[in-house]
Amino acid sequence: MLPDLRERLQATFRWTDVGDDLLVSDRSGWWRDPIVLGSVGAGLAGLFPGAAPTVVVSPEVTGFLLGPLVAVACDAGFVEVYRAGARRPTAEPMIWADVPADHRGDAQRLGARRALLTSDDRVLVVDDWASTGAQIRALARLITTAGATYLGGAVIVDECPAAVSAELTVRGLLTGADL
Ligand SMILES: O=P(O)(O)OC[C@H]1O[C@H](OP(=O)(O)OP(=O)(O)O)[C@H](O)[C@@H]1O
Repeated sequence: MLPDLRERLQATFRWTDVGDDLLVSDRSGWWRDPIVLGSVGAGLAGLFPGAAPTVVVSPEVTGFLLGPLVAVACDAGFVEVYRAGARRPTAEPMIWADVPADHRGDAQRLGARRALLTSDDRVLVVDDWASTGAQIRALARLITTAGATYLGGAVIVDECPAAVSAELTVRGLLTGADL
C-alpha cells in the first residue's frame, strides 16, 4: 500500500507560483483525493510500527484534519494543539511550549489542555510537514513537561536536516526532494 500512497501524494501535490520566483505548497489536493484521505492515516501510523500510542497530538490547522485520521488508525485518542493568539483563549488550564522561530522565522507558543495528557500517555505527534522541526521540538517538550512519553513525529513530508529528524525521531512518507 505504501508505494501507492507515496505516488498518490506526489501526484496530488502542487507548487503554486505566487510571483517573484516564490513557490508555495498547495496540499489541498491531498485532502481532496479520496484515496489519499482514506489511506494516509494508516500510512502515517505505519511509520511507527508497534509504538502503540495512546494519544495523537497535532497543531492547528492542518493537524486537526490529519491527526484524527492517524489516531483512528492507531486506536488512540486525539489532542488539539492551539497556536497562542490564533483565536479566543481556551477556557481550560493549558500547558504551553515556545517555538523560538518556525520555518517562517516567526516565534510561536503552542498549547494543549493540561488535563488531557498524563504520565500514562504515549504520545505520537502528527503533522503534514516538518521543515525545521521547531514545532515538533516544542511539542516534544510540551509532552514531556506534561509527564507523558514522547514517541516521535509522523509527517507526510520530512524535510528536516537528517540530524534533526534523528534527534526528534521524525519519520516521513516523503522527503522534500520527492516533491
Ligand atoms: O518544522 P517547522 O519549521 O516547525 O514547520 C512545520 C509546520 O509548518 C506547517 O505549518 P504552517 O505554519 O504552514 O500552518 P498550517 O498547519 O496552518 O499549514 C506545517 O503544517 C507544520 O505545522
